[in-house]
Amino acid sequence: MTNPVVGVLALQGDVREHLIALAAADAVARPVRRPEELAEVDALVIPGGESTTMSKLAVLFGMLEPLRERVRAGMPVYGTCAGMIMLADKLLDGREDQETLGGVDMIVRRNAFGRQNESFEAKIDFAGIAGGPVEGVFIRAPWVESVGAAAEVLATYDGHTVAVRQGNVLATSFHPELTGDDRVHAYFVDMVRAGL
Ligand SMILES: NC(=O)CC[C@H](N)C(=O)O
Repeated sequence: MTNPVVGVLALQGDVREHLIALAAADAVARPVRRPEELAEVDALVIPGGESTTMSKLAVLFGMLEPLRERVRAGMPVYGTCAGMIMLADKLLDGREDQETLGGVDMIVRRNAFGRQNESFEAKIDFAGIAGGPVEGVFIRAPWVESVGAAAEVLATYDGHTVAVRQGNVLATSFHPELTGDDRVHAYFVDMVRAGL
């Protein structure tokens, strides 16, 4: 089977690191900024960065509705940190005019860990990923305050949910693209392959 084409939303955030991790996980990785580019990918990663800026740029670039439509239509999506925020059906501590795409029946609290600790690393046991815990890099990270029945919790840290999956949508509070450990990207690429 040919390698799936996985885009990285390149409005803002750590795009390059995801492109590298996806290529290491045997995907054809490319940046996505415009609706025409979105139409050509099998799946999408939404990187970390600043979700308020990402939301503003998505509106400005005419990407908000095309993104919502693809997510609704079942395109596999993986959001890290700010990307997790973008995939939340409901947001706490967001900016008033901040838009999300939705996709996971969860309530995400923005900057939740950030209030306690700006940035830290921790070993995270991740359901469905073999070979021991993954290294989680948390940077002003959100956590998942609660999930609906359709969403599955894949990892917790300090009693807080930090990885969830609902159907084709995966979200983590932390940044696996910054660690050189590509297992979470490989997990996502397997999800994409399973749906093709
Ligand atoms: N590392 C990150 O992606 C930080 C997320 C950021 N705190 C936000 O609200 O978007």
